[in-house]
Formats: sequence, C-alpha cells, structure tokens
Amino acid sequence: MKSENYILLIVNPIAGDSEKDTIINSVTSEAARRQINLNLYKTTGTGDKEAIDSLIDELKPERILVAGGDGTISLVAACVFEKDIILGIIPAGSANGMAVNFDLPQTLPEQIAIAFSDCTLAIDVLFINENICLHIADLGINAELIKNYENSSVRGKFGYFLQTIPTLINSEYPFHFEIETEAGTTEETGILLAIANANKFGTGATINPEGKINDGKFEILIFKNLDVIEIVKTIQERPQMHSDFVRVISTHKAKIRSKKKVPFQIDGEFLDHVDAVSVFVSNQQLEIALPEKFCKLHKNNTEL
Ligand SMILES: Nc1ncnc2c1ncn2[C@@H]1O[C@H](COP(=O)(O)OP(=O)(O)OP(=O)(O)O)[C@@H](O)[C@H]1O
Repeated sequence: MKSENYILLIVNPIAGDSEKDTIINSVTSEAARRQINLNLYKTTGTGDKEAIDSLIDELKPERILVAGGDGTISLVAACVFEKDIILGIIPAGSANGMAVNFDLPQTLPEQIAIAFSDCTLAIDVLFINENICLHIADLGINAELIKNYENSSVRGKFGYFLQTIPTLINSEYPFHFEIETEAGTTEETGILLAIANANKFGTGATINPEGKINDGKFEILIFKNLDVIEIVKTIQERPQMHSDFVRVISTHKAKIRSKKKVPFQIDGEFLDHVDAVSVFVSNQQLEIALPEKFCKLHKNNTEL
C-alpha cells in the first residue's frame, strides 16, 4: 500500500557547481514542519536509476523532490513515470531550462513551497530513441555546445559562455534533415533542429512560442541560419519569427534522418552523434508541482 506521508529528496551534489547543504537543510525543515517522513538520496553519476527505482519500491513515496539540473530531473522523471508519484523541482543546475520554462521562482523558500504544494499539472512526456524528454532535445549546434561544455573543466553558465565561440567556429553546420510525420515527408537544411515539448531554452530564449506542454503534441523547429535579429526576438515571451529563419511542424510522432551524423542532446545531456531519431508523445502524462499561475494558464489552454 502507498505510504501517504513519505517524500524522497534526490540531490545531484555536482549540479550547477554549487553547495547543496542549504537545499537539503531547508527541505528537511519543511518536511519536519509538515510531519512528513523524508529520505535523502545523493546521485553518484553511476547506477542512479537502479538505486532510485529500488528506493521507490521500498518506500513508495507519494512525491519526489529533485534538486539538480535538467539531466537529474529527466533521470528522476524516468523513475517516477507511470507510478502515480508527484515530482517537485528545486532548480540547482547550470542552465535550469525546465525551471525557466515552468516560471519557477528564484528564491529557495518559494521553490520549496511550490515543490511541496498541491498545485500540480500533468505534462506531456516524449520518448526519443527510447529516452524520456520533458523539455527540449536538439540536433545540431546547441547539442555540440553541450558536448563541448561537458568535455571542458569550467562548470556553470560561464562554462557554457566559454564554449560558444569555439563551437560556432568548429561546427560542421549546416545539417540536412529528412523529417517524416503524419503529414508526410519533407527535407530541410539548418543549423539546429529542435524537438520541443516546452517553449524556452534555459537561456530564457523562447524558441517555441505556440507550443503547449500538455496538448499531446510536440513541435519540430528547424532553425535555418544564425540571423541575429531573429535570435534577439526570442528574448520576447511570444516572438513572431520569420519563416526564413525557422520552420515549425507540430505533430504527435516523427522520424528524423540525416545523411551524416549530427550532435544530439536531450534535456541538456549530450547523448551521441546520430543519423536517425524517432520521437513520439506518450499517452501517459507526468504530474509536476508547479507555480499556480503556470498551472492555471496551461489548464485553461486545454479547455479552450
Ligand atoms: N555525484 C556525481 N558525480 C559526478 N557526476 C554526477 C554525480 N551525480 C550526477 N552526476 C552527473 O550529473 C549529470 C547531470 O547533471 P545535471 O543536468 O543535473 O546538472 P547540470 O546543470 O548539467 O550541472 P553541471 O552543468 O554543473 O553538470 C549527469 O551526467 C550525471 O551522470
């Protein structure tokens, strides 16, 4: 039987290159105040999925709080998927793309209040080459930037910044993609092909203004060039991007092929160089504790 009063806190100690004791102590105090049992698991980078799966089997928590970057959130999402467990997010990574997308607040007390709250939203879950994706995956220069960052020694946002120019100089863009969806097969050339469940990158750039995270669909966005004016527009909440800059395809499933292998990332984790990607939206959603405003806006969207 499910324990109604159990929460698991999963912390990635290296994410974002920041100490995590403040988070652990604050979450522990909040759990004690609410008279909830709390169990802590710190990731090690190896065998974490198996370890978390077995903790879930043992403790049967009603909720899991995850403190880390997008990679750790995706890992935990894969563990709780189809298990009737609510996910709470304490952003503690370098880029925190998901937190930016969900409009999570900046301060830890506010983040903890939301992670423990009853305000939840069921969001779509994508499977890409059998990996879970909640936020954005891409093929091209952004994935290459993530690969270069992961191979470098400087962590945090500054580490990403340092890799920007070398990535632009050394990347072998443009890339050629063949995209097969329910609507047919099409070909496009671009610097970056994004598979977006969400709206924004961790930088805050809105790349998918029309996308809805709970509508049972995702968008394929092919960015065709490095048009600075169009890139600057993505700072806005709802940019109107030119069709010469980006082509958008909304779909439930897709196969993407490329003649040569292209760098590939999912939710901020570089995976590999690939020449074929298969994507579909699961018919099961994932329940996440999120800010009230975000939940209301997205629940209204589906009712429109
Ligand atoms: N204890 C650990 N030691 C080393 N690596 C770890 C540890 N725990 C998790 N990892 C690795 O951390 C990565 C996920 O990091 P995450 O996306 O959560 O944070 P991040 O924002 O990318 O942080 P950073 O950029 O500082 O790595 C995974 O590759 C995982 O294997």
